[in-house]
Amino acid sequence: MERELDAFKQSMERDTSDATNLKEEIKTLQSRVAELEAIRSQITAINDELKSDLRDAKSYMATANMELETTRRNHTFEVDDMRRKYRNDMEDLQEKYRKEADKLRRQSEEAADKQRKEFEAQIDKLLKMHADELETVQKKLKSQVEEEQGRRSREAQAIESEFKLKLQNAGLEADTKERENQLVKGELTNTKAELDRERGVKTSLQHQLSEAAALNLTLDASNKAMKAKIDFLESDSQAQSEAFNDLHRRMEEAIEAAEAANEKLRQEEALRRRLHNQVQELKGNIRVMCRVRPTNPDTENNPATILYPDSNTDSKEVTIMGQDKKSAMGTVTTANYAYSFDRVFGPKSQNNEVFEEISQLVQSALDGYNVCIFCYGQTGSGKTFTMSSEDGMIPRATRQIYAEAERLEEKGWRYQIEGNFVEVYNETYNDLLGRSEDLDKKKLEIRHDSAKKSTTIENAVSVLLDSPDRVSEIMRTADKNRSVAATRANSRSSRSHSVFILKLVGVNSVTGERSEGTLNLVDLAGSERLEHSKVEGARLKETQNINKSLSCLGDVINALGSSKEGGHVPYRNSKLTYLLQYSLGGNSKTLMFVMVSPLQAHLQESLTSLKFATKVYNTHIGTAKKQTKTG
Ligand SMILES: Nc1ncnc2c1ncn2[C@@H]1O[C@H](COP(=O)(O)OP(=O)(O)OP(=O)(O)O)[C@@H](O)[C@H]1O
Repeated sequence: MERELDAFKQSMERDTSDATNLKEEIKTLQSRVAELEAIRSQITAINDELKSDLRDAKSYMATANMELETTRRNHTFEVDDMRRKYRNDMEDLQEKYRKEADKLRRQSEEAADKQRKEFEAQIDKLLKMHADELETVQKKLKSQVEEEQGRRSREAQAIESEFKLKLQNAGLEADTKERENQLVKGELTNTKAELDRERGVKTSLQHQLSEAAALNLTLDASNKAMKAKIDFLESDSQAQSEAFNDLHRRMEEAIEAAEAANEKLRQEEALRRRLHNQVQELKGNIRVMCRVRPTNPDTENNPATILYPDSNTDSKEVTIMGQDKKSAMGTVTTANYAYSFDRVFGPKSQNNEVFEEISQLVQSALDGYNVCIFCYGQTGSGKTFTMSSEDGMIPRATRQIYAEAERLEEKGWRYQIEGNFVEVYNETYNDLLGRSEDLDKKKLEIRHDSAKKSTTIENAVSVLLDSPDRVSEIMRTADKNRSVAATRANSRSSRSHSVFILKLVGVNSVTGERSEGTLNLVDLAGSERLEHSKVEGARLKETQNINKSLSCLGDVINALGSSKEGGHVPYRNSKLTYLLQYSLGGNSKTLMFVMVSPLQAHLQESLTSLKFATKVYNTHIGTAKKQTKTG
C-alpha cells in the first residue's frame, strides 16, 4: 500500500511538474500571441497605408491619363498643322515647279523656234546655193549641148558633101557604063554576023545527019529487043499494082476488124467495171484490215505474243496473248484475245502486199466511186509508214491511177486528176499544201453540194496532177508544213488527222460517159487514250479533240450500219466526219486499216484498237452507187 502511495506520489509529482511546465508553455504562448497581435496591428497599419498609397496612385494615374490625352490631342493638332503646312508647301512647290516647267518649256520652244528658223534660213541658203549651182550646171550643159549640136551639124555637112561627091562619082561611073554598053552593042552586032555564019555550018551538018540516019537502021534491031524487055517489065508492074490493090483491100478489112475489136474492148471495159464493182459490193462497202508492224531490234524489246492462226491459208485471224493470271487456287491461266478481219498482215508483210488488197478500191475511184481509206491506231503503230512513206499507199495509189488512166485512153477515157492535202488539228482545217506561215491561221471552208454529192474545200490549194512527179512534190510540201508546225506543238503528225484527197474526173469521148470519183487517204491521229489527269493545257485540248473526233467517226460508222436509208447520221459532230460526209456511207466504199504495235507495253492500247476495229468490221453499210452520168 505504501509502495502504491509512493508510486502515486511520484506520479503526482510528475504531473505537477508537467503542469508547471505546461503553465510555462502557456505563458510563453500567450506572450507569443501578444507579439502576433502586435504584428497583426502593424500589418493592418501597413495595409491601411498601402490602400491610401493605392488611392494616391490611382488618382495620379487618372491625372497622368488626362495629361496624356491632352498631349495626344495636342500632338494630333500639331500633326494636322504640319500636314496642312506640308500640303501648302507641296502646293507652293508644285506651283513653283509648274511655273518653272512652263518657263523651261517656253524657253525650249523659243530655242526650238529659233533653231527651226536658223535651219530654215540654212535650208533657204542651201536651196539658193543649189539653185545657183543648178543654173551654172544647166548653163554649162546648154553650152555643151550647143557645142555638140554644132559639132554634129558640122559632121552632117561633111557627110553631105562627101555624099554629093560620091553621087558625082556615081554619075561619072554611069557615063562610063553607058559607053561600055555602046561597046557591048557593037560586039553584039559582030556576034550576029558570026551566028549567020554558024547557021550555014549547021545546014551542012544536017546533011551529014541524014547520012547518019541510015546508020540508025542498024540500031533498030537492038531497039526492038529493048522494047520487048520494056513490055515484059510493064506486065510485071500490073501484077504489082493488083497486089497493091489487094493489100489496100485487106488493110481496110483490118481497120474495120480493129474498130470492131475496139468497140468490143469498150464493151468489155464497161462489163469489167460492172463486174469489178459487183465483186467489190459483194465484199461489202466497209472493210477492215489489220496490220501488225515488226519490232525494231535496235531500240525495242519485250514484244507481246501475237499469233496468226491461219497465216498459211486465209490470213484473216490474229490472236493476242494476254498476261499470265494466277487464280486463288494457284492455277495460272493466259488470257487470249482472238479477232478476225477481212485480212490480217503480219510483221513480215510488205507495202506492196498491202497495196494489192487496196488497188481494187483505187480502181473503183477511177470508175466513179467515192473511196475512203483510213489508218487507225496508236502513235507509233505504223500508220504513216503504211500510208505516206515513200512506197506507202499514197504514192502507190497515185502511180496506179496514172497507169490506169493511160490504159483507159485507148478506150476513149480522158481523166483529170486534182489533189488536195488537208489536216484536221484541234477541230480546225489546215491546208498542208499552203504556206507554212498560214497554218493554224488561214480559214478553210467546206462546201457540200448535196445534189452532186460532192465536197469542195474553199481557200485550199488544189494541185492539178498532170504527172506522177507532182505527187512527191505534194508530199514534200505537206511534210515541210507539218515539220514547221511540229516545233510549235510537238509531233504534229501524231496529233492531227491528215486527209489526202484525189478527185478523178473522167470523160469518155466515144460513149459520152462521165465519171467523178474521189479517193480519200486518211492518216488518223494517234488513238491512244491519254488519261486526262496526266495531261494539261494545250495537250489536254488536243487529246480531247482527238478522242472526240475518233469517237464521232465510230458513231458515224455505227449510224450508217444501223440506220435505214435516209436516217440521221451525225456527220456534223466532228470536222473529220463533216469533211468526209460524201465519202463515208451508202454512196462510197470504206476501208479501215487498224495498225497494231507488237510491243507488250502497248498491249492494252492494241486491244482497244482491235475492239474498235471489230465494231467497224461488224457494221454493214448499204450498196455503193457510182457517180456516172451519160450525156
Ligand atoms: N511495216 C513496217 N515495217 C517496218 N517498219 C515499220 C513498219 N511500220 C512502222 N514501221 C516503223 O515504226 C515506226 C513507227 O511507225 P509510224 O511513224 O508509221 O507510226 P505512226 O502510227 O504513223 O505514228 P505517228 O502517229 O506518230 O505518226 C517508224 O520508225 C516506222 O518506220
